[in-house]
Amino acid sequence: MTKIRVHEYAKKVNKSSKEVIEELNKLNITVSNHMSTLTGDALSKLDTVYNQKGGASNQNTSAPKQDQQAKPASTGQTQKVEKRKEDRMTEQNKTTRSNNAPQNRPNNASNNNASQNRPNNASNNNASQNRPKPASNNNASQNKPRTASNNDKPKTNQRNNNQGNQNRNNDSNDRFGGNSNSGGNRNNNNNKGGGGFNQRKKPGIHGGKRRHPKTHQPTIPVVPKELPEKITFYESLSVAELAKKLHREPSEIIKKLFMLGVMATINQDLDKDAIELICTDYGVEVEEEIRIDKTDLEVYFDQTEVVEEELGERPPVVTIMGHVDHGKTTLLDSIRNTKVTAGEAGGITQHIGAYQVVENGKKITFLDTPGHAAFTTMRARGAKITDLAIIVVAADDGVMPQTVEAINHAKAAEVPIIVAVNKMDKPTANPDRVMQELTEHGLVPEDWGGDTIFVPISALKGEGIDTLLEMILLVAEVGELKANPKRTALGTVIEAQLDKGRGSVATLLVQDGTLRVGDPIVVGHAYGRVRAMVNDIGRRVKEAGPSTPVEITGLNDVPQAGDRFVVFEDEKSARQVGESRAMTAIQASRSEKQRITLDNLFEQMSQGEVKELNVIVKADVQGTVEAMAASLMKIEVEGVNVKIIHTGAGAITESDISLAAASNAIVIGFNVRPDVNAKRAAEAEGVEIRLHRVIYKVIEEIEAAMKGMLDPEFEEKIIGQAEVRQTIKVSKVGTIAGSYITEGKITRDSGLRVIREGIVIFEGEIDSLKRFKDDAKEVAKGYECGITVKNFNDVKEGDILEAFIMEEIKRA
Ligand SMILES: Nc1nc2c(ncn2[C@@H]2O[C@H](COP(=O)(O)OP(=O)(O)OP(=O)(O)O)[C@@H](O)[C@H]2O)c(=O)[nH]1
Repeated sequence: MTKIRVHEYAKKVNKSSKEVIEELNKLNITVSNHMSTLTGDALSKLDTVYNQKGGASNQNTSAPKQDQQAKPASTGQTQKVEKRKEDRMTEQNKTTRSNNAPQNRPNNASNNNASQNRPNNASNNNASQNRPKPASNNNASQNKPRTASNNDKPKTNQRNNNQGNQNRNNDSNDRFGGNSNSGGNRNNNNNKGGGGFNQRKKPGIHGGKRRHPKTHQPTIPVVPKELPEKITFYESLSVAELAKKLHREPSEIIKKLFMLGVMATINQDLDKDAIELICTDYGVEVEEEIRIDKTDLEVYFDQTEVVEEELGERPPVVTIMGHVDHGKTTLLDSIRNTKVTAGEAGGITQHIGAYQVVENGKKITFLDTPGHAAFTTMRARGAKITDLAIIVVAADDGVMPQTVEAINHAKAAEVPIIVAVNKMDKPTANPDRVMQELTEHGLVPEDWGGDTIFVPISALKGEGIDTLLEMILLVAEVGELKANPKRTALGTVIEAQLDKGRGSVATLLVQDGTLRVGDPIVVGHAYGRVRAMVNDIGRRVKEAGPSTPVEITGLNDVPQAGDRFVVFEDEKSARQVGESRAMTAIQASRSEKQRITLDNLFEQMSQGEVKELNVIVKADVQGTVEAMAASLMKIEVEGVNVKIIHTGAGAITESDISLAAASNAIVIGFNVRPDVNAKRAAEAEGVEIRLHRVIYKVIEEIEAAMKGMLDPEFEEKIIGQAEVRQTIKVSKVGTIAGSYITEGKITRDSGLRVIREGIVIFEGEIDSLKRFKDDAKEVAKGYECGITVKNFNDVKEGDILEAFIMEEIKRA
């Protein structure tokens, strides 16, 4: 039996619920309210009452008619209106879920009614009130828009529609059994999807949302990421960067640092030590990255990959050095003329700074600049291009100061030496004496049990030249000089100048690889493409292999002797590197290398940059030089030795400075002064000159510097210089030096040195300083004055008076 509620029945019979309840009471059927359900018995009783009264049945009979008439009207007339209603319904569903129940349930009831009693399709009237009903009737056509709206608002609509669908399915199953499978299936499909949602969203929209974070948090436990095995860094890392690399929170790193005694903030840069401390604590390996500076041409020299199978023998590069007039130029010309011009008849001799000769089928490259100026210039700029040095000593003159300098230059550059004993044609030639003297400088002839090759020659007559060349080849062979002609070229500038017609012209010595016309090239801070190449005999060439000197054009600027050159793969990179080098050229050259001074010696020692203190000792007499050298050698300070690279008697010269610059040495002058050129060179090169008058003070000072205990308070500053032009002897007063101030100024309270021919003969104080007859506080450059020196009366015309003060210096 089907059931129907009181209010539904009331409607059916066109009565109020109250009337129906009253009628029921009359029939002794108790109902509590209009929602009470009427069972079969009560229904039939009621039907009897109202049928008798001509209510429900009459309506029922008329209903189908109305319905039949109305139906086409309603479907045909306004489907739109239907749809709007439907939408409104959906809206209602959205807002309250509870509303659905009473709305849907009556539908079921009415549907059931419908199935029982066809005319009760009048309940389609209900449809106008209760949307789902007609919707279920027109499943196929009306489901679609609804599905669309589902998609629009999946959360709410699907849930509501599911209920609708479920109801509808029930309806259709009840009504059509298995016949409406297709429609049922479709709905079931919907149900499946919706069911999923329903299950998840059971507590409601908000409930669902609220539950979200609750369920998320516990399901994703904070498991720290695994530590990396190794991290790398460049220079430093901030705490945040380090944390990221270690896959840890910055706060954790900060905590760790704190425990290790380092207070840090998240953006603070950590130094190498701190980074290592943290990484060690985590057990992570750490490595500092070394980035290659593309613009540093030296890098390309150091990085040269050695491809053994591509290596080939290369000619030795030879420099000729020696004392003035001992025959260097004559020897270079002699070799060149006999070997070059003879072989290349008609060849125009061209001086490009270097040339090549062939001896026994093997090439030798000679640097065409006699003397060690060029040699040291290049070495000072870090370019090592010479494989072998020939020291020319005139057999009739013997070892001279510049011979010794040359030897020391070669030794400092660790280059093998061959001694050419020249002018053997001269009757006064005494080669034994030369050998003897050279032994004292560590060059012992093979005949005497040493390992230095001595070759007697006459450069003028061309005698012994072949032997000399053979010996060069022999020494070169021992040195196993190799290069790879297949790689791109790199090397050094021998000389360069600006030519009016050709622009920048540079002689390059290819040290490795092969240089070709058209190569993009960076030379020092200049760059360009090799436009044209000319060899040492003036011939145009297309390529130049290892140890070949060539003159090139095509650079945008003039490089300097000793500059490096490197060929690049493409012009763009060459330009980039060249331009960036040009920009930093001046700065770089100034701050390139910190020269050693007694002030920074200890610092450089502590940083491991210096293991030896190279010293050049110059003194007034040879005896003092030796004594000083011996005392300096005796200094014993842990971790560093004194290495005397050159000694000599006499004033400090430019050559001493260039040797010091090339060898990162300091110059100690004992009772001697640097000459003008040496002073200028020392300033330009940043070479330190220490001048002293007492041996033990020199030793003390150097020892203190090595121990990092150099008295930092005062430094001597020379404030001026005067030349003694006239001397006047006055009894009781002593000798007055009528002087002219040539440099700076002389003050009354300054210290004074008397220098005669570059040698300090007295150091003391000024007794009186007068302009005409008046005492003067100071006398400036360009003025004359009378000076008397305390406790010294032996001033002579031509002496130099040097004024100095002790100035407090600030140390970094
Ligand atoms: N008798 C003789 N004279 C020579 C010989 N070699 C050079 N001379 C002469 O010595 C003088 C100096 O020779 P140079 O070749 O100019 O000497 P240098 O070493 O180049 O001299 P600087 O360039 O001034 O350093 C010249 O007059 C040469 O002719 C030689 O083997 N025998």
